[in-house]
Amino acid sequence: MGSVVDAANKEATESAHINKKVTVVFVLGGPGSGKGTQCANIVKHFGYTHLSAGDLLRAEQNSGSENGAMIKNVIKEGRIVPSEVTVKLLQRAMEQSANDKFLIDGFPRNQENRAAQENRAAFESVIGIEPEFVLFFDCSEEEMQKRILNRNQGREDDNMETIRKRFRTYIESSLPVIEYYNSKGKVRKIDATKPVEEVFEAVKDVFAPLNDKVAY
Ligand SMILES: Nc1ncnc2c1ncn2[C@@H]1O[C@H](COP(=O)(O)OP(=O)(O)OP(=O)(O)O)[C@@H](O)[C@H]1O
Ligand SMILES: Nc1ccn([C@@H]2O[C@H](COP(=O)(O)O)[C@@H](O)[C@H]2O)c(=O)n1
Ligand SMILES: [Mg+2]
Repeated sequence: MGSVVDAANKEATESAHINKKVTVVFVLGGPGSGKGTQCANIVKHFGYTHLSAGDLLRAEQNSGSENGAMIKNVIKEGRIVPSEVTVKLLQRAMEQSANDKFLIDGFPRNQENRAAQENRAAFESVIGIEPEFVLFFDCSEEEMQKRILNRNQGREDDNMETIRKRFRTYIESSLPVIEYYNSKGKVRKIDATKPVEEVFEAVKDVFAPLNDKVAY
């Protein structure tokens, strides 16, 4: 039976600095590891809303925002946009959604992202959510590079020069975040080098126990 402390912890997990209770899964992995592809499957089967930090930043860049030029340059250089920008975009998207279950894809991407989302006092608009778990798509660099170069979605960062920089950022800045969550027992690691359908079989095993929505 759950204790009062368990109940309080669950409340803390579910509450957020947005105006509703939400369940959040962070989806992490290297560039081209298949995060977006698998999130689309999870949305269909388990009723989550997919929020990609990269997609939100690209939309913000194209919206004529005052941050547009900065975002464009940071993405071209494969670096990480300051957390306050990304956190606000995520917060707004979560508030605007009618759903209460979110896949946050590509965030937190470095320790600064992580600190910003955890530290309720640092920013007025922090999310402050402890993830249910972190879904980690583990894929070889060779395979990720091949996938990105074949993606053909017109992304300005899908070129060899930026890909190299994105891989460096992933190793230097993103992997430590995954290691941090791993040390807290939060990481569910998936072998993402396999074909899409096989990867999703492994993903389903992670989500099925959590969800009452029947897969179809
Ligand atoms: N398991 C897979 N096997 C082969 N190709 C895949 C697999 N998963 C995704 N792809 C393809 O690889 C490319 C990258 O996938 P996707 O966009 O989902 O990756 P991502 O992790 O979201 O990348 P990014 O971090 O750059 O946004 C896409 O063209 C996608 O169709
Ligand atoms: N938390 C994040 C996430 C992404 N970015 C920038 O966007 C680029 C593309 O992200 P994808 O997840 O779509 O690959 C990424 O390389 C970063 O430049 C970010 O700054 N912060
Ligand atoms: Mg993606």
